[in-house]
Amino acid sequence: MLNRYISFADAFVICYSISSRKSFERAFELFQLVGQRRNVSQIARVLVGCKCDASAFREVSASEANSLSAQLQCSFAETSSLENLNIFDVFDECVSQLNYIRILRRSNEDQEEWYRNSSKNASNWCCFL
Ligand SMILES: Nc1nc2c(ncn2[C@@H]2O[C@H](COP(=O)(O)OP(=O)(O)OP(=O)(O)O)[C@@H](O)[C@H]2O)c(=O)[nH]1
Repeated sequence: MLNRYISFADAFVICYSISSRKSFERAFELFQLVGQRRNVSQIARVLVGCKCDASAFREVSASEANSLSAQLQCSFAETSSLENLNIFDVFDECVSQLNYIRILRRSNEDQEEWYRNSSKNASNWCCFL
């Protein structure tokens, strides 16, 4: 099932608990799996540290997770569903990334079409030597 999701999903929100280093390490492994199988410039990716209200049990600092997200070149946020913190922002971020990817893809397709058409009409072009 995991392999299927990795192959077909457009967006990946990979979560760990800030109170569990093991879950943080697992999140890193999942990002690596995704990176091995997908072109990361064509998918949305967000690393999410959950339960950030539980600071007394923190095992993963925000700065460590931020550094990892820089290394993975993905977005990062800490959230708390208990305190309703940053939950919507994570989904907003995903949608923004997907829109950006779609715009970039369209612009590449337009450019390719322009080149195709211009090579068809190549005889209309002048060449200055
Ligand atoms: N402090 C805190 N606890 C949370 C938060 N979100 C979930 N929990 C607690 O974490 C535990 C698991 O929460 P679930 O919502 O069941 O999360 P899940 O990923 O579905 O977990 P599983 O059912 O174990 O797979 C519960 O005891 C929740 O009360 C949060 O933002 N802050």
